[in-house]
Amino acid sequence: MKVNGVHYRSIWPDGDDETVSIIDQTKLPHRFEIARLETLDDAARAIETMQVRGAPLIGATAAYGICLALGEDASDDALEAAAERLRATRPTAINLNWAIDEMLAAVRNRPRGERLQAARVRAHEICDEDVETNRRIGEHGLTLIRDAAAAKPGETVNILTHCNAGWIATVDWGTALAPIYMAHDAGLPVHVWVDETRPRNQGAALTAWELGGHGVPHTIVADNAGGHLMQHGLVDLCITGTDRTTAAGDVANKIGTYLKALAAKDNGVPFHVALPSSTIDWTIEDGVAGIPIEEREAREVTHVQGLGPDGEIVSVEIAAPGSPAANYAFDVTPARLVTGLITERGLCPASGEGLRALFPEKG
Ligand SMILES: CSC[C@@H](O)[C@@H](O)C(=O)COP(=O)(O)O
Repeated sequence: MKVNGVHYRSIWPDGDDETVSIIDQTKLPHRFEIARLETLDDAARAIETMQVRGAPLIGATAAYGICLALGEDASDDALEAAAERLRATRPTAINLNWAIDEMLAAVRNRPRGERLQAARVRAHEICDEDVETNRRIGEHGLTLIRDAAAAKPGETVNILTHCNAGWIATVDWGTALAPIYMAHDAGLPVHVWVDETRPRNQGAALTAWELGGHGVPHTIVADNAGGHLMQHGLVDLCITGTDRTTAAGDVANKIGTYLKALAAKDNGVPFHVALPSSTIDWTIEDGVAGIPIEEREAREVTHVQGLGPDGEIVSVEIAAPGSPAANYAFDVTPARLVTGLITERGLCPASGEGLRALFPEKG
């Protein structure tokens, strides 16, 4: 996507392939800053601190983290230690493990001298594949928006989204936002309700920044506004991303997604979830029982980040000092509340049968 007229991906290798550049998402929307990853530890910390975030981008960053590790030490022990270091960064998004496993498969059985080059090739491929996958998700999801537009000719289609599943959560395009970008580019009248997405405000800070940059009409709302909007017919459909989808179609996504799905069900609003197949955990059926939910530091709940009087980024305490806070980063929406899944292979019901019909090789 473009920023100030320049096309960016969210991550890219630098000219000599020795280092990797990322857009530092902890600075957005206030500053557009590029950070350089030079070591395995840089990559791991970028994921932990959420300089990079969003399930597919976490995976892509881990893939480059393996490259950076191999540049330091291409031994078996170092490779396995790098994989473990990266796996430990964030627990919920399965794309992380998927990408690390892809990298290990690409390099493990090669002589040491060939590993780094093979890793770079696979990491680049993972990024290119992510872009193409998301483009396809966009095309399939666009059909849903076209249908919604056809059902109310001449009127705006209102879409609610939660968190950020846009181009900076992936390598490019995004998952939930890809169909929205395509609908807007195709001239369909779309407007997006952007959940602010406490506690880190990925909606208010990142999704709104993305949509604004692309010229897509949108409005930021407090997380708790969704039910009210739906009761008053102001939402035609919901589209969110997911960090891990089970073989039965349960979806883990940013905390608060489940409540939106409940409200959507109660109000007859279609609730769709967009995902690349690398987000499917075929080993788990029951997401509530089986998906590990990340718990992050309390400070993310008790403090908010914003701009200070001199334009500096500051963190401000908003909670009663000393009160404990809990910070569950994700929740699980059971498949029964999900109208359908949008994948790179097409649309399907959120169910084991639906997913297996699209991915018969997982049988
Ligand atoms: C395309 S990304 C889907 C999800 O990764 C996204 O909705 C989300 O919940 C991101 O959470 P985050 O904690 O910001 O990494």
